[in-house]
Amino acid sequence: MPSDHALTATGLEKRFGHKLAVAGVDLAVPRGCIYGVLGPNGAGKTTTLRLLLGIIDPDAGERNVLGASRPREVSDRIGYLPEERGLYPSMKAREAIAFMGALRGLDWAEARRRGVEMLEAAGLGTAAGEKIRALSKGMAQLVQLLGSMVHRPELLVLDEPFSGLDPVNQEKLEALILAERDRGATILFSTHVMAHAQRLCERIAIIAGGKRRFEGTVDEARALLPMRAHLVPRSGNGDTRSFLPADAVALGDGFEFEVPPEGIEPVLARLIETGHGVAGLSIERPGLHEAFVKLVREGEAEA
Ligand SMILES: Nc1ncnc2c1ncn2[C@@H]1O[C@H](COP(=O)(O)OP(=O)(O)OP(=O)(O)O)[C@@H](O)[C@H]1O
Repeated sequence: MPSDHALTATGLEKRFGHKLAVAGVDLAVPRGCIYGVLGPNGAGKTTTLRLLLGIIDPDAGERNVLGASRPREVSDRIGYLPEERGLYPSMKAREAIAFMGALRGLDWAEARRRGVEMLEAAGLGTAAGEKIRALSKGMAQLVQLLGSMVHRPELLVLDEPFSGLDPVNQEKLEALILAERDRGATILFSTHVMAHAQRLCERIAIIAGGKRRFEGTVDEARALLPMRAHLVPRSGNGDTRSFLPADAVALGDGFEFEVPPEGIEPVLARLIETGHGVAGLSIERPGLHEAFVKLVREGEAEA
């Protein structure tokens, strides 16, 4: 495995009965990168992560994680937040974190000290002595997340880490992920919420129907779609639309449409020549959300 990758996978396949959950996925996650595995419900994200971690074995394909072809051999160097959350309800938050650290080989006293420190740094200091059963679901999820980081893993794998968190805690989680990356860790997380991926990920893979539909940067995904223009004519007499591209739709006090392949200039020239004028114009690249929807729909149509 090239040493600049924390993780590679080629041709991963997993079948459950008649269902081909993962149908030949390739991944290459550079070291020190925040990498998003994106996909709709049932796409195969969780199964892919579980294959990469060695929780389940593939029917076909190869994995290499932190230099090991058997991921379980390096599990002490990995942190994992599974999709099914769960901590012992009668443990106090700081003990729950320490316990997760101890499971990964960390000395108990050190794990407990780090647990308290991490809770305080995350603004959850008051929860340190609370039992898990007394915490809200979101708070318990953050405690579990801190537990997955307490042994300072080289690779952090987070399955839908944002689900179930309110916007304030989602921001906290984004900050924690960035801090882990700055520490030097590689972070691989799954999500179907594009906003987090757009803000955090240096690279993404979009999976749908068990297949990888895209791999690259967020900007490369967004560039799959044409720019969109929002144009406000100066004089709004009724026939403005006939001088605009055919897909133009009325929006607010103007129109929205895809910037045509020949550019926006001929549209502006037509409006000026015909006396409609231009009072406002903004041109934007569609977001990751739109690129995701396009790729997933194409995948569905192909299937
Ligand atoms: N243990 C299992 N037994 C049978 N089928 C399974 C099992 N695990 C997953 N599947 C099926 O494999 C497909 C992929 O599931 P997976 O959980 O990997 O998707 P996902 O992308 O994580 O979905 P979600 O976003 O809804 O969590 C689904 O059709 C699911 O029903």
